[in-house]
Amino acid sequence: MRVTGRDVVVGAALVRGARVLAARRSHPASLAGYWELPGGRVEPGESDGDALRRELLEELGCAVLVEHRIAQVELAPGRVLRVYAASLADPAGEPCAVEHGEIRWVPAEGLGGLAWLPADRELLPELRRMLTRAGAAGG
Ligand SMILES: Nc1nc2c([nH]c(=O)n2[C@H]2C[C@H](O)[C@@H](COP(=O)(O)OP(=O)(O)OP(=O)(O)O)O2)c(=O)[nH]1
Repeated sequence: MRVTGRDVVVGAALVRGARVLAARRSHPASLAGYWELPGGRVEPGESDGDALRRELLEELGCAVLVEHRIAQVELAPGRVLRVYAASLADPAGEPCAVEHGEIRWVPAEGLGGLAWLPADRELLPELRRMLTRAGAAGG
């Protein structure tokens, strides 16, 4: 089945050093308190990269460089979450929790301790591999 723009949510595995940025949702009530990767829905006519850059600017107040796709998981029939590796355009910049209750840089060993949204739990092995590689590369 073809997945149209309306059905795609993009998330960023925003990595700095050997940590990834996790964000705790504050809304809607049904999702509040759960951790996710920053991002959001792709609007009609937008590329995944455009959507991620827009969402992260809105949610974190900072510009990011979007890299390769690292995973895709199904959120519901016909609705997917695509996750891309990303980095801060300004490595010295500090993201702000503009829309989330809290944001946190999490190392590989800390990933399992957070209450992730269900779809994101499926991503944890890939996130761990990514952070382990980043650590081995001296990140
Ligand atoms: N951003 C994000 N959304 C996720 C993740 N995992 C997951 O199940 N979701 C779900 C939660 C929401 O139902 C949906 C994305 O909604 P959103 O509220 O972030 O999207 P948005 O900013 O475009 O907001 P809206 O226009 O729908 O209000 O995808 C994730 O890691 N990041």
